[in-house]
Order: sequence, then C-alpha cells, then structure tokens
Amino acid sequence: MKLISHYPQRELEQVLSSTKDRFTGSYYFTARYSILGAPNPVLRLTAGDIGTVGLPLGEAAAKQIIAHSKQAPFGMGERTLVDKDVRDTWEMDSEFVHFNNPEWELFMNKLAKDVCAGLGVNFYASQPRVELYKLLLYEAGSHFLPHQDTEKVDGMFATMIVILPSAYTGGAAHLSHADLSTTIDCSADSLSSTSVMAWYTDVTHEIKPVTSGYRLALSYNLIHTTSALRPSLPDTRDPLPQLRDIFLAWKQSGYTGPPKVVCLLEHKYSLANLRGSALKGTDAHLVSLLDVVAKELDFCLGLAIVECYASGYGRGDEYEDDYDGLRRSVEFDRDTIETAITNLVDMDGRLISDELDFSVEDEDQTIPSHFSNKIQAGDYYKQEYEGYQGNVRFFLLGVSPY
Ligand SMILES: O=C(O)CCC(=O)C(=O)O
Ligand SMILES: [Fe+2]
Repeated sequence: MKLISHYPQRELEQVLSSTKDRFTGSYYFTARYSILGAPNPVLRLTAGDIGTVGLPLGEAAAKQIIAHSKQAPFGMGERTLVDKDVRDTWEMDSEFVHFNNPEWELFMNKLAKDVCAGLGVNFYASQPRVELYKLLLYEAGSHFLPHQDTEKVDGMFATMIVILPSAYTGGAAHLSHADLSTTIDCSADSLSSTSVMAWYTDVTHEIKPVTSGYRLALSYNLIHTTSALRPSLPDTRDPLPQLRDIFLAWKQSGYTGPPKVVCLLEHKYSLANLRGSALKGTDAHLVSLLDVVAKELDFCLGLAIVECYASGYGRGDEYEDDYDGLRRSVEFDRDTIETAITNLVDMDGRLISDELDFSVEDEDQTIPSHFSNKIQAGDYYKQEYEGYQGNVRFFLLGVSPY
C-alpha cells in the first residue's frame, strides 16, 4: 500500500480523467498500399557513391546500401550499444537520405493523418511533425529483440515505419501493450507494395528475423508541435483498485489534507435530476466507481449544485434566441464573482445540506484544479439583464470523509 500525500485530489483527478477519456484509437496502426497506391519516393542516398536507388529494391542496390551503412545500435538506459544478438540491422542516418519526388512528402503528411486517426490522436490539435530518423535495411538474419522506442526528440509520441517495395520473408513485427498484443506481417507482396506501421512510443515491439531477401524501411518520428497535451496512451489499468488506494491512504492518514474534494461533472443536471440514477455518460460511470469505494471505506459521496454569480455591466447587442426570446450576447465587465455550492444531496437525492462551506480558490479541494476558471468560462444558464447579472450554473460531485 502506498501512503500518499495529504492532497488526494490530484491523484483522484488523474485516475478520474484517465477513466473518463473515451479512447477511440488503438496503440498501433498499419496500412498497405499497392504499387499504384503509393508514390515512388525516388530515393537518393548520398552516402558514398550510391545515388538514386531504384524500387523495388534489387540485390545489387541492397549490397551497395549495406556497404555504406553501419550496424544499428539500440538504447539501454542512457547508453547506446551495438550487440548483434539484440539488434542486427543496417542503418543510415537521415542526412544521407533524400526523396526526389515531391509527392513523397505529401504522401507522408497524408499518412501521418491516417496514423493519428488510427492512434486516436487529434491531428489538428497536435499538428505532428513527421521527421525522418533513419533508413533501415534488414537482410537474412536481421532482427531486433523486444524494446520500446526512446523518445529521441521532445514531444515525440509515436514511431512510423514505412517499408518500401522489396522482396523478403520473415521480419514480422510483434507488438504488445498492457495485455494486448498483435503481429504485423508485411512480407506478403512486399515486392510490389509499400507498407506502413506505427505505434505509440511506449508500445513494446520486436522485429522477428528476416529469413530471405531485403526489408528496406524508413523510420520516422511523429512529434507533437503544439501546446495541447502531448498524445499518449491512456492508462489501461482498472481504476477501482487505484481509487481504493487513494481513499484508503486518505483515511489512514487521519484525513489530513482537505476535508472534501469537489469535482465538476461533465453534464448539467436540473435540481429535480440531482440523484445518482439520473447521471449520464461518463458522470454515471465515474460516480458508480466512486460509490463502490465510498461505501467500502465510509466516505460520504454527494451531488450538489455549484452556482457562480458574475455581476457587472452587460454590454452587447440584443438578439432573438429560438428558445428564450430576447437575449443579449454575453459580455460582462465582471466586478464581482461569487461561487456557492448548494443543495448537497446523497445518491438517492435526499438533502444532506442546503449549503456547503466552500472556497473556489482552494485548489486542494477541487477537480479540476482550475475549477474557478472552468466555471467562469461556462455557459450562461440564466442571464438577468435588469440587474446586469449573469448566473452560471454547474453541478458537482462532492466527496467528503465527513
Ligand atoms: O524495422 C522496424 O519495423 C522497426 C525498427 C525499430 O523498432 C526501431 O528502429 O526502433
Ligand atoms: Fe523500435
């Protein structure tokens, strides 16, 4: 049992948000293109006297590439090692690798979009850069034992491998993540097709030995470039034991830290719907998990309303609204902002207390920590223009050991 902090709300926040993320992607992606479906990159290698490499790759060109490549190393902690038992592959640095067909870059960008869709990454939020890392060549016997890719560049979240047309057998990729595993074998029709594989950096993968021919691969890093959260695989562990640990540690510490944690729900509920059985979607899921742990460990779990009053002078034009008739676009010079938590009920909707002692500034007690910003940026549920007053209404879940 890990003994935690006096501040359970951050750990709770993590577990709740990873449970909430409805992950629509997979830990890997793969696709195959026929000779007509993918452009010829018009590969030109400036190592030695290689020059333009015709595709599909022939034996003579493969031997020439090997002659100007080095044994690929692998990362072990901070070190980079060469050990042919672990990795027996030829590699060439990206500075020697050029694509003389401009279509190739467009194709890579399109692939990055497809990869992101497959991995459940929001391409537009993340705007990944597709950066060539190495050219790899596998001959008979070449392989790479199970490993995870080191993040070579800040923001790197996935590896994308493009296998260029060349005949080979063997060389399948075995991937595993948590208790999931899969095999990607691109060797069939490899002479006339271009194949793509991608995975999140923390996916374990192995390249089985190539048994004949040459496997020519380009390895790309996908790098997150914006200030949005870096894409990552969700925590696939069962949240219940994690929640149990957090609450148990909170209890065993003698309830040091905050007397309660309040957490904003996703949906809005009316006062009449303020009970466990009326919750929707992820709210229902999270609360049902919390309810199990709260009952086991004697915590009080409640639902309440949080109201935020922003008052000041309203500005802006009036406009007709389909539902409420005349409205004004909302713009406040906010002079006063007050937040209150009212109508605390239990999961059956029975009133526990009319009002809860709460300060929105107390970040030890709130999930998310920027609770007040979130509330203030919320939709205006009701606007009262006569008094130049806006009323924002949200609902929350309170977790309290008392
Ligand atoms: O050749 C491949 O498909 C993958 C190579 C690899 O795992 C790596 O370069 O880290
Ligand atoms: Fe790798």
